[in-house]
Amino acid sequence: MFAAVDRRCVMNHMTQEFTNFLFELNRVKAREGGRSDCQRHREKRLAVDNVHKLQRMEELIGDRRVEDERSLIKTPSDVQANNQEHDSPTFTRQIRSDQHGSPCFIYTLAFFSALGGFLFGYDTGVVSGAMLLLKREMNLSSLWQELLVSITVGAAAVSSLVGGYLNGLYGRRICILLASFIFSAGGIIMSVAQNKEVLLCGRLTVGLGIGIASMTVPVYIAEVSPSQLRGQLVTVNTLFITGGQFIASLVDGAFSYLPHDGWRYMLGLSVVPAVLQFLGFLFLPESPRWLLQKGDTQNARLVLSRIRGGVNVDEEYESIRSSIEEEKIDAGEGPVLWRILTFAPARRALIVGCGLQMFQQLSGINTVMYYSATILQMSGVQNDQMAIWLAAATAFTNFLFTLLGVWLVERVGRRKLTLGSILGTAVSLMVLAAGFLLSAQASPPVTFHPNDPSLHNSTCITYGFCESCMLNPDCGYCYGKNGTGVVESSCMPVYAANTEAAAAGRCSNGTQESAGVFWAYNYCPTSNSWIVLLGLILYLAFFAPGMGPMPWTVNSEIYPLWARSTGNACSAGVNWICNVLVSLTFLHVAQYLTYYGAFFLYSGLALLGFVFVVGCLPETKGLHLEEIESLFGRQLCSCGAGGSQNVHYTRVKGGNYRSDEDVTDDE
Ligand SMILES: O[C@H]1[C@H](O)[C@@H](O)[C@H](O)[C@@H](O)[C@H]1O
Repeated sequence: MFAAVDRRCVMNHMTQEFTNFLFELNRVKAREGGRSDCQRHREKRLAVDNVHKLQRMEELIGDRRVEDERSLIKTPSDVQANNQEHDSPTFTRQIRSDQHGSPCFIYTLAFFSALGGFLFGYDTGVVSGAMLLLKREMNLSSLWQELLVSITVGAAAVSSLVGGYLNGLYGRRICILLASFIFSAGGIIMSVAQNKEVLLCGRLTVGLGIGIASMTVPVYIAEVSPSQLRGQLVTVNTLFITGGQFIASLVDGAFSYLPHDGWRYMLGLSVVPAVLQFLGFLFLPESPRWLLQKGDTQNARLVLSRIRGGVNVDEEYESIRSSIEEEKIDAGEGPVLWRILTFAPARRALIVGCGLQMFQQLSGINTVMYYSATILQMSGVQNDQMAIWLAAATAFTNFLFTLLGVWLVERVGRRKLTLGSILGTAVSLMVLAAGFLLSAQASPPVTFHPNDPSLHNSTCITYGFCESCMLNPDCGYCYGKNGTGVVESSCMPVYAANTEAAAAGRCSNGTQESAGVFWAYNYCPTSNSWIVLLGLILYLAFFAPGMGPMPWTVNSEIYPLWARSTGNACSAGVNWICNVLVSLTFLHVAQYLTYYGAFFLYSGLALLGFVFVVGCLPETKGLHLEEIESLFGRQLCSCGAGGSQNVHYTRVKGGNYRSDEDVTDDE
């Protein structure tokens, strides 16, 4: 018995010594960015020596606990093996037994939080259907239509940045409550609006809510989730975004049959989930990590124990507490953004987070979604009602494949999922572009020139082919059919208030069906449309499980706590700004480069994104939030590099040990 006690004493002593050594090493590294090569080499050798010491100790003592301690010191191959281990049934069983009570409460928290994602999706998605009715009822010019659509995204960009500050100051819960209150107010304003100015106020208000929700909800879910469920639960938020977009398209379809005031229901229905979220969050707790950061230790422990089902949370609590203590040393002085920019690991995380959000939008998701109705029309769907329902099918496909992402994220990990997704997205964009290219090459000519004096000043009548005619937003193609061929086709100015008809002639309002002619606005009749349709389906299948959710998921986990709100605010801001940029420039890009040029461009940008992800995105699956920050201790663009022999240090009871690789900051 004494021998056993002795063994334990020796082991404890040596482990303590080793822990102290690593702790000191970490501090030296954090403080001295510019150590000499010689010093670094010495530290590396010391670290390796210690690993050997510990191995010998393990052999000598043969104590099972040594193995436990050793598992806290990882080489990259260990990290990899560890990731594979996570998939093994033994590991899963171990996780289950580590699992803190019933996860029911966690699912409730995730559900009420993700309603923020739902509202984000609903309010950005519903406007296209509402606009069809609004532009007739309020006689909206195209400038007003653009304003009503883009003011929401613009307001989201601004409020996501402000949201970072609010999050840090008042906490995640208050911000979610604020966002749902703003959503409700916006929904009410829109549904009772008597004129376009009030409507614009309503759209601006919901935009403010979207921005705050988009950056707060992933952070909140990540902070309350146990590490092995975190990826899945944060991805559920994106599932709710795409779910919101899908429900919005259904609501658009249903109320499109109500030409008078249908838009009020479409825009106003968002109040229901907003109020539900507000009521739910009155009873839900603050993030324990934020509470601890603010020094409210009692409540933090209480909340943590509550969300873990009342089991012992000492270890988790201690790990969060000690990481906050150490962060205070790391974080330095001054405004948070400045501290992020001057602290290499946080700066690297910010570059990765913003880069992912940027490439998500530059891959053209919202253009493809927005353009899906037209793509479907090109494939032969001429009926407008039908096009609305088919757009709902597109939104459903996006939702369905996001569900695949929820299933895959903890199985294959964030890195592989993002890599496969962005590569597939780039290839699908090429297929889309090739479809448009072939359609442009087979573009039917203009064969009929109506002799209407009112058309003499119009540029539309100067075009010789459908392709050039449809690229001008003021013109459309009016044609008749002979079997599968196009006959008697003309390029006509579009009716200003309603792009579904020409301003004059055979394709003007109400005359199309009786005259046996068809009006193609924004597209050309083509037999290559199936390639475009194939590209669209492939695009959604690849984009939705990875590039859709992963930028949000990864951002919620890569920043140290002190930088989390600001980091997420900046990356969400980048997402919204790029969203505005891509949507506003798409028509101009298409005019200069044609549609196939635009999609080839997005494909090139997605390939660039692939290179970025290969080099810079580390795997975060299965790691605790406090461990993830250590992944950014080494040079950026080496995250994907394997085969290095360097040692990774992870937290050992209070020590925040970073990678032993070079910590110079030359991204
Ligand atoms: O992750 C989401 C999702 O992919 C949506 O479908 C898209 O509209 C958003 O812009 C994006 O941030």
